[in-house]
Amino acid sequence: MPLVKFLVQRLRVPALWHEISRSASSGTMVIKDPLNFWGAGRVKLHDAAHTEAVYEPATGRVLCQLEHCGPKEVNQAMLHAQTAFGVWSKMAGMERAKVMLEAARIIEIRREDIAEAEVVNNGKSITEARLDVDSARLCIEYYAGLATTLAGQHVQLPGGSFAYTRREPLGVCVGIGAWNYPFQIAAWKSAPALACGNSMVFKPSPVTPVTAVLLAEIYAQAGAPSGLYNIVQGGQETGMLLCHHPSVAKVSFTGSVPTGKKIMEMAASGVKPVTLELGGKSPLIIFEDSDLENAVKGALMANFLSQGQVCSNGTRVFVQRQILPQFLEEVVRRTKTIQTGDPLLEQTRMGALVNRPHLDKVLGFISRAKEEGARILCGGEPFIPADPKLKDGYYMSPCVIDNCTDDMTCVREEIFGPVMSVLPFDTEEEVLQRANDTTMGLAAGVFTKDVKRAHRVVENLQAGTCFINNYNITPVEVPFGGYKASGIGRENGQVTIEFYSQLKTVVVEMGDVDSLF
Ligand SMILES: NC(=O)c1ccc[n+]([C@@H]2O[C@H](COP(=O)([O-])OP(=O)(O)OC[C@H]3O[C@@H](n4cnc5c(N)ncnc54)[C@H](O)[C@@H]3O)[C@@H](O)[C@H]2O)c1
Repeated sequence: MPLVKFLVQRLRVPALWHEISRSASSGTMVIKDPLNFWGAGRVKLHDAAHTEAVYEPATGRVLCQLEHCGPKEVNQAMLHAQTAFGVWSKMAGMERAKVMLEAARIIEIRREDIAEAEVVNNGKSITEARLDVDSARLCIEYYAGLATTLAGQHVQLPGGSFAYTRREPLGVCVGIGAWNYPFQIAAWKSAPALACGNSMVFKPSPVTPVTAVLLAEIYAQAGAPSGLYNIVQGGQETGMLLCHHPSVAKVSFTGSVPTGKKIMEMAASGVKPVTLELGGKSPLIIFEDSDLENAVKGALMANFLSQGQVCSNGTRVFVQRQILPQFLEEVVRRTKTIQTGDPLLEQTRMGALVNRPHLDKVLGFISRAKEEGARILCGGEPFIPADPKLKDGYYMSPCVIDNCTDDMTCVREEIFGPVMSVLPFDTEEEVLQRANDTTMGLAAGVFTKDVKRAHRVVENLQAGTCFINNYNITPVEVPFGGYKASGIGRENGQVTIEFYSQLKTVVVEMGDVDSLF
């Protein structure tokens, strides 16, 4: 964007960032203002049910104290959302689109501020955080476009009678997010929900509560009715209150499989639909005829984005035996060059894991892999950057493991860290059987120059998203979601409109009632 235009736009948008004082350096951001938001603004709780420390992964310091919402606060947020639903659902698609496009415009202007806040709370590199903010903006722009296209069908019936269908919103939707893509998840859930005319109460992960409230402020500033998009903070208890609330029309959840099952049970008791975006243990299959350079780059993209904390990661890398030595040599060489450290520095490619317990859990998987006979080719150690202010951060070196077998814990369980397990294979038939031998089915990838084989393989892979000759590309125009235990429903793409709306059939009689009585 040309600088002049950028400055003009900046001037037209009042500051949102009063709560943050920062200087784009880890260890300096201060967060003082409340992180809950309902109605028209942030809400300070006077008698919070529970407070919890939020950490900066890069330094290990306490960033702020999170106030958890209890029944009273959840009720208040729901009431605001219900009021907003009455207004928003009656607006035309063009009117809703106008607000959403304005929100996207503000996000574009605030890209750097949002990305920095995300880095400070989540630990991922600033380069990736900027792309997450872009994805959030693009998603809102995309669904703003679709908001104008929602329409029903006209069906001619005998005798001049007819029926038509109306695509209507569901009501107040609840969104519950994970900690790995906090701002992006908030946008991926709210954009289709709002485009369809719903309002939303969103609960971020208590580990990363900082940026969703920025999205709430942006929607409000863009002209959304008061209460359209609300943030309630908290953990499991707050999440359960939301799922059980009688006014909720739908629950859209991103998180782990065990929590997803509980969400589905809670929603089932109220006969409420769910979208579940859950975990994965995805396969990446590299055939001997692959372009090796691209296959190695693909394997790195499949494993090391966001410190490996990505649901769709291709963590089981199956390599055809003929090219295994060359593949391992190159993948290890490149992994060793990944710049790990302060996530706010431009050159950093791997920041800090999200918190200390999670880092310990990931390192535990590596110890277990060694015990079970796998070989660590590089990384897998705690990492302490040279900068003294980062010494208590949650860093580790990215890890490549070989000598893996299908029954090892590192191959069967979602590690959710920068750990690539490499497995040799011989034939297409064999690798397909092994790739599908998991209860999960979020994503999968194949590298080959044989176009027929590529399509034959993806046809037989049990996964919601398959990549051919690349990995972890998530354009907002295409659906994303899981097969098997990896989830229900989709995010992104046109189809998601169906998950945030319902169809009403209207039958119109043009003649007399032909009564049987
Ligand atoms: N498929 C996807 O699109 C996708 C995207 C990102 C992350 N994930 C998955 O998320 C997981 C990591 O995230 P996490 O550790 O935050 O997951 P988690 O399941 O522990 O928590 C997710 C959210 O659910 C809330 N929660 C926990 N228990 C709850 C309950 N009983 N009722 C209601 N809410 C409850 C948490 O507070 C949090 O906001 C990984 O398994 C990852 O694969 C999936």
